[in-house]
Amino acid sequence: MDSDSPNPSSALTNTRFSDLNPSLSEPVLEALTQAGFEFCTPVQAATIPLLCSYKDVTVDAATGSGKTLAFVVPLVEILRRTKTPPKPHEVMGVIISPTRELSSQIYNVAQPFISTLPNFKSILLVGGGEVKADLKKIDEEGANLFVGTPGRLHDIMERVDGLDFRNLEILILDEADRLLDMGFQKQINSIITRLPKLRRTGLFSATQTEAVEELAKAGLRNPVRVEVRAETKRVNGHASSEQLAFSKTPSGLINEYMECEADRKSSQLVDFLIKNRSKKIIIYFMTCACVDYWGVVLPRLPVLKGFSLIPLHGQMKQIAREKALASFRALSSGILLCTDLAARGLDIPDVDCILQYDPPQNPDVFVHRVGRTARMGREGSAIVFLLPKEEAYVEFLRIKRVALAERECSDDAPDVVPQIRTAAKKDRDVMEKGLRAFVSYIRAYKEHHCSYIFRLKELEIGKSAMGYGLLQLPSMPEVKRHSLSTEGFTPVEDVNLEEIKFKDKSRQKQRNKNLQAKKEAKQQEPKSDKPNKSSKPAASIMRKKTAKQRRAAQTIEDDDELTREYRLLKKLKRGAIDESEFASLFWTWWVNCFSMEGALTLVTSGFRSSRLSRSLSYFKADVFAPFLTHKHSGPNLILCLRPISLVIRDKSRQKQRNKNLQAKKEAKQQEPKSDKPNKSSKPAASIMRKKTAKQRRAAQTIEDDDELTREYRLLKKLKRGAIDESEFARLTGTDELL
Ligand SMILES: Nc1ncnc2c1ncn2[C@@H]1O[C@H](COP(=O)(O)OP(=O)(O)OP(=O)(O)O)[C@@H](O)[C@H]1O
Repeated sequence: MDSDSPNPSSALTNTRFSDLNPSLSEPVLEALTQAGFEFCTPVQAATIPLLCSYKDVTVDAATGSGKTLAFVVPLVEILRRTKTPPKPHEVMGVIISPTRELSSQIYNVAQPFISTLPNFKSILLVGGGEVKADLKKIDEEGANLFVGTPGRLHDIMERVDGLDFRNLEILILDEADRLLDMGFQKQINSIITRLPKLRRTGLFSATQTEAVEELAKAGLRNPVRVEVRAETKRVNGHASSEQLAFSKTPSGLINEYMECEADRKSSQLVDFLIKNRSKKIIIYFMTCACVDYWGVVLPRLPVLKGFSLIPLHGQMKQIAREKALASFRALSSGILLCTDLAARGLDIPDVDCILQYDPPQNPDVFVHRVGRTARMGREGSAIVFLLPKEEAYVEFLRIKRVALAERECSDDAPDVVPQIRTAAKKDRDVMEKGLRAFVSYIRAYKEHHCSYIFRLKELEIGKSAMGYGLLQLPSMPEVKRHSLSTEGFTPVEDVNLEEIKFKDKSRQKQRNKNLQAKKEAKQQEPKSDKPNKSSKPAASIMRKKTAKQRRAAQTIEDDDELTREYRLLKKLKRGAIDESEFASLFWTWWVNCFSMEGALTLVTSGFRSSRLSRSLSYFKADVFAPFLTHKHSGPNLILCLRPISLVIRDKSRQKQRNKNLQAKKEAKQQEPKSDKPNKSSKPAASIMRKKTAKQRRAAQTIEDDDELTREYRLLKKLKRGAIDESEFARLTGTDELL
């Protein structure tokens, strides 16, 4: 630490752990001393005695204030009080947190304390690994404390019959607002219903939302509310009188914003990194694709040679995520490029600076991001890049008790756009990742929670694309329709984009193969299908090129969409959403509608699916006009379909569908007669309709499930180049239906 840094003890109270009342046990005090903890932080001084006195608590405290020990210490104390050591499968405590990384961190912090309990086993239960391994471990070794993420915890509780929760003493919900934001409400409710009512519950949350309050009402008994805030906020190192109010960010934090045109953002970023070479920095981007892109681009810039740059996001494999985090933790200087996956709770030592390349979609996340630095009374700085039209965000945050000081753009920043473009020309991977990142950024921008500040309409995508160092603008609807400004973008003229090769030889080989196969398939196409090509003027060739590029961009969109859909399917499977929510969020519902019999009314409102908009554009183009009995456009689009029945072209899919239909039919035949309500009084036709709808939904889910898993696999194949785009379209049936 610098000599002029504030004393780290400024984040501590004068209360020693050994002074707490009720007093802590000797082994716990010893473990605290061994870890170097003598004095309590305010949240610990307030919370530990309450939980130890069998009170439920809801805790709201600034980031980095020591919340983990505030529940780990009392948890261990409470468990120590049980008269006899627990039996191997008797679960005495559960700690739930939203992410794998956070659960794993809590598990590690808890270990020295848990080890003071005789014959006590704890287990970390998070997704990403084989559930079988967890089951085996529980079976063989037993487990008395569960620490994990809601999905896996719920799964284990469902699967293992022999677990005994009757004597459970304590439940901790960490980052409760995030748990709810991430859609884990159902699992949490289900977990809570399995636990005895006579227990202690601690609910830790940085933001008190209505949903958190509801959860507190449902899961806690007369909770005591603990709220601890940093007292002062300093801007540029000085506390101004008007900022001496309670602040949401740590007192040692210098919190700034830089107003910067979109085409200069990348240059300002690089300039910042060069000037802070010896520091440990976290950079937040909007999407996983953005992290992927900057993770490959930045190391290729000659000016950043020798910098340690580590990407981390939720679409990486679990092992890679763990490795990335461990490497960054171990560095004394280096750069972590990440999404909000690493925004909350993670306690990474000695982070000097946070750079928000893009402000977060959810403004609540802002304080969590900047809270990765200036922890426990240390100093740190944070800077957020804002576009000139986003400046109102500064005032918005001020009202939310987050003060930002202005920092000027650097005048001597090197222009890195030509360097990025050179990297893209040298490697197709960079070019493609750039397009993907850019499209995902625009999509994510649309979803900003503060959409009155971050207005898509005002976004100058030409300048943004320039800042990304793209060689061309992607063919996305906003560009095609010129609904957003493309000014400020200069396309690269001196290179044929089709000829840019992958640096990775095996990928290029695969691409060549795909191109060749495509060419051959095209040659084999019957001539009559082809419009009189030779007679076309140059302009129509241009149009054809654009269509090609459009398809490439479409694949990128599909990719993001499919990943999202796959996640939705997983959510459905683990019960986080029900079938109707799933159907309303899920595009295949549309496609499958065509295979359903009977007239159907589809109502869409606020839908943001690119596939959906594409299907809508087909409807608008009246491709499906013969099937429509009624169409009404407006903010809600209503389509009524005539009874139709389409056969799926792909034989294996049709075979699967036939199987499902057969299973449905058999299930119908086997249905016990007594289950049918008031059968005799109903006309036969209405009973038929009711039964068919029920079974149709069941069969639909099976089909959706198989279909999606299969599509996801195909998408992966497409990604690694095992199939090309036309093959993908053929196999997924999208060429036929969309
Ligand atoms: N009493 C203490 N004395 C000294 N250091 C402490 C004490 N309590 C916690 N710490 C340290 O402070 C850091 C932050 O603690 P912790 O991660 O629990 O904070 P948090 O409130 O959960 O943060 P976030 O809101 O970001 O999740 C950790 O490195 C931890 O070791």
